[in-house]
Amino acid sequence: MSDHPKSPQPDPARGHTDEIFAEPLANIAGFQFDQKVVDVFPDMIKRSVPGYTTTISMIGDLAQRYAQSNSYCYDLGCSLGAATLAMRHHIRAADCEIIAIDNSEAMIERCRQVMAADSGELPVDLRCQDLQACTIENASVVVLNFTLQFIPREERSALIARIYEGLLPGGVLILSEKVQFENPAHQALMVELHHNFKRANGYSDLEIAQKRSAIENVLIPETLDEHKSRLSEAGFSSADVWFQCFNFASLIAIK
Ligand SMILES: Nc1ncnc2c1ncn2[C@@H]1O[C@H](C[S@+](CC[C@H]([NH3+])C(=O)[O-])CC(=O)[O-])[C@@H](O)[C@H]1O
Ligand SMILES: O=C(O)C(=O)Cc1ccccc1
Repeated sequence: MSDHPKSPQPDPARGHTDEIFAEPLANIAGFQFDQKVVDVFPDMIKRSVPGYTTTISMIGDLAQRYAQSNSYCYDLGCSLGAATLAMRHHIRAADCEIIAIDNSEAMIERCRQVMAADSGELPVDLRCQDLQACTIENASVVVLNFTLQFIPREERSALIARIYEGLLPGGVLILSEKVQFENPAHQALMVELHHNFKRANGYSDLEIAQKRSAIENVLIPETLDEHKSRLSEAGFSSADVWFQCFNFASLIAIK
């Protein structure tokens, strides 16, 4: 019963344990950010992405350093707003506003509850929108925290170019991605270490294998060189890795 003291209403910022791929599935559909995923998302992302918690807290520090007064800070593919909250609690520049965008209605609806329960003072404008359709302007900080990997490859350069155009001089793009490696032995080692990380966090071999099938044609990783070339072609004066754990990395690109 839900009134048992050990079964409280789930905190919207924490949700439930991820058991989506725990039972054998007859056919595995492509991964979607639907209500089922929203309900377990904080648990799923922490147990699946090595360095996720560190990346989020460092985004707060980076935003504090690079946010300019009278500018917008964007969280693109915000999910439940983890990076938005980190920025909201660290930015000190005057008259900043955070614009957080996601195209999953279920994510945005839950994210609204998370923001309402938060006491941060910076205004947050939450938008349910596709990144291909969103305006990016007067920006000092843009965050793409594990989002570009879900955008079709042929659309990535146009999005990065629009971000570059929307950034102020000295503005930054923080780009976190699952990456792949050209050296097959190194790629195999990184995948093995990532799977060990998931196993250590309680996922079974079946869960790991079924999730892998579900994201196969949905999450398309690129190499760090491909990311750096795209950022450089868009005009960024620098683009370098500031954090990496296995095949998960974050870059900072400065305009
Ligand atoms: N075209 C699109 N337009 C808008 N949103 C999109 C699009 N494609 C995917 N998304 C959204 O991008 C998010 C990716 S999760 C980001 C984690 C978050 N940044 C975090 O710091 O916790 C990463 C992961 O689950 O690995 C989902 O919420 C999608 O709905
Ligand atoms: O779970 C994985 O294997 C991943 O690569 C990361 C991930 C995290 C959350 C949603 C989709 C993929």
